Amino acid sequence: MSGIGAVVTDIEGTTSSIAFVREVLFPYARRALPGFLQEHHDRPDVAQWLRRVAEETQQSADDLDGITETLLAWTDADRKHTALKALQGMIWVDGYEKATYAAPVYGDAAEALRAWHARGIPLYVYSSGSVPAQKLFFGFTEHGDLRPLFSGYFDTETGGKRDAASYRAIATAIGKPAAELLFLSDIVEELDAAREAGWRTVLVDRRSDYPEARTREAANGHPRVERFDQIAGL
Ligand SMILES: CSCCC(=O)C(=O)COP(=O)(O)O
Ligand SMILES: [Mg+2]
Repeated sequence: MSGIGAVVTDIEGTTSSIAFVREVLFPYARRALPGFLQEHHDRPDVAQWLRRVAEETQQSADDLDGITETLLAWTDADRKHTALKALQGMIWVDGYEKATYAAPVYGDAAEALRAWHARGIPLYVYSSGSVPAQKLFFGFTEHGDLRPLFSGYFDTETGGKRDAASYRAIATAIGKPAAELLFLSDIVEELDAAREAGWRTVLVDRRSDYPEARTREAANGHPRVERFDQIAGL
């Protein structure tokens, strides 16, 4: 960890299991989406995203059923579209507040994040999940409220996670040289983009999420760990 000025972490497959996102959060949002849109489509924060979907898919903004179908299809395809992510985040509030689920942050991740924070290393999140969804996620974890550990959050409003320009924009927002920033992710293409922007990178390759360890070649030159406590020695 020498020379690291800030750590930026992904969520799904890095701090928490892929299964939680795909088998708990996504189905919950999918089930609730039609009713949520029927009830709240006039709310300005909802309507702005429905307009965005209508424009991009050349549907009428009044065709709520059509837009709902599009969003359900995007859910099934795991599209990381900013509008879908914003709406999912609004729906998940209920599930967290009613304790239907809590974010199962990996114990080694919670411990390392706490230790880095205690050492004064600023921590950030960069996830496809919307910033409000990220705050919910870290606010309601099985290890308590981890939000005090984080200095900031970034989502796809900053740009796509496989696009080097996003990491340049995040470095500017954080205000540290790219070479001092460390990005943690389970997705090699995201790490490639961060490295292209001059960042340091670590591939988090957890056996519970990826039963087959990524080969050196598949890791594409990124240092590889299976748990956060192995990052300290890098
Ligand atoms: C904020 S929790 C929901 C995560 C999510 O919606 C998602 O698509 C996962 O993306 P990530 O960039 O964290 O792998
Ligand atoms: Mg991920």
